[in-house]
Amino acid sequence: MPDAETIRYRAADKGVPAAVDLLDQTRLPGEVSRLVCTELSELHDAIVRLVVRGAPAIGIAAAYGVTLARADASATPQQVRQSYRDAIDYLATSRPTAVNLFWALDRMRGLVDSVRDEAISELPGQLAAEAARIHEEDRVMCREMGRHGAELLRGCETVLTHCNAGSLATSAYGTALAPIYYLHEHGHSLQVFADETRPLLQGARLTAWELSQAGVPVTVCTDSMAGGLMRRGMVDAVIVGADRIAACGDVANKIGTYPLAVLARYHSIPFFVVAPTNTFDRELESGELIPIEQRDEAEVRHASGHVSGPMTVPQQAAVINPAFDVTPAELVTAIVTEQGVIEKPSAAKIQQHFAGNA
Ligand SMILES: CSC[C@@H](O)[C@@H](O)C(=O)COP(=O)(O)O
Repeated sequence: MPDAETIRYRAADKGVPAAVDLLDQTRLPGEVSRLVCTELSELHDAIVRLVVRGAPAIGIAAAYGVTLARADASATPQQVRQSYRDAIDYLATSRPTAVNLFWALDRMRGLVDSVRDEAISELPGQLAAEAARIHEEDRVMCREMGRHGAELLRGCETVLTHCNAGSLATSAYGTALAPIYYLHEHGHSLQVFADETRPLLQGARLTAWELSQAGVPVTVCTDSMAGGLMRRGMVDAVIVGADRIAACGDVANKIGTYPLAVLARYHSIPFFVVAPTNTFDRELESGELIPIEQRDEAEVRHASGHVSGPMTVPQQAAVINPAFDVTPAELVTAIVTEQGVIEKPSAAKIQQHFAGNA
């Protein structure tokens, strides 16, 4: 795993404001630098710009972000609560698809709503502690997903992954990359194909960077190569993360995941999804109800995914840029959570998984 921590937090101390310190993922792999956010708007912007990204990491960063809200020293308990509620509502507008964001913010809201007037001065400390718990719980869940997922990959030599669902997308270790790290630590190194992942290249820039740092053999392929590699028998399994999983097992993940699942089915290759239970949105019956983020068209129009890069699309042509797609449950071989494996996911099996571990 990379040495650099994805998210760090510094509590407010002696007049120095609290800070959320992020590894700046927009600059990787060329530059390893950090962005320190002390203002809510800075953190909101960091989530929008993908300085911090990946469903679990967005949730953790936002939870810490709530502590950046400030109320006047003279504020009443009601006003203090309101300033935190406003911060939570504001952070919830940063990105719409990863449900981990809303899950983490709901936990923070629970604390704000339950604090008594007499204990209001303790609220900032309690919020920082809750965010740290969310962060620590994610570390534990990632390890567990690694352990469970490794069982599914034992017979494999090569896997293909899409986007980045590794250490950079979580507290550490990752979701889809967790079984790969687990096996590597136990002496079995898989050969990983990292899909480049257009338009923002999370696979080429981030997955390839973090796996290389860990000494895991990784080969970057463009998104359009996946089918050809499968046809040539070069991929034993596909393994990806998720941003939101509906009650029936439909999976929203980075755009380009659905075609991989179709290709995997055609080539009789298992298609695994690895995600913690807080990535499930059991209130949504179907994946069609998952809100899909539409991002700036500049990401598609320019080679670097940014207006500073050379144009790759003529100005007159329209472009679309949905950041995620939905893979129907029927194409998913298994979903791995921190609690175990759901084979051939369905509404009933998912319900059972949650009930069995309640
Ligand atoms: C463990 S991260 C799972 C997903 O969040 C990941 O696969 C993904 O799609 C991330 O998209 P991004 O737009 O980079 O935040």
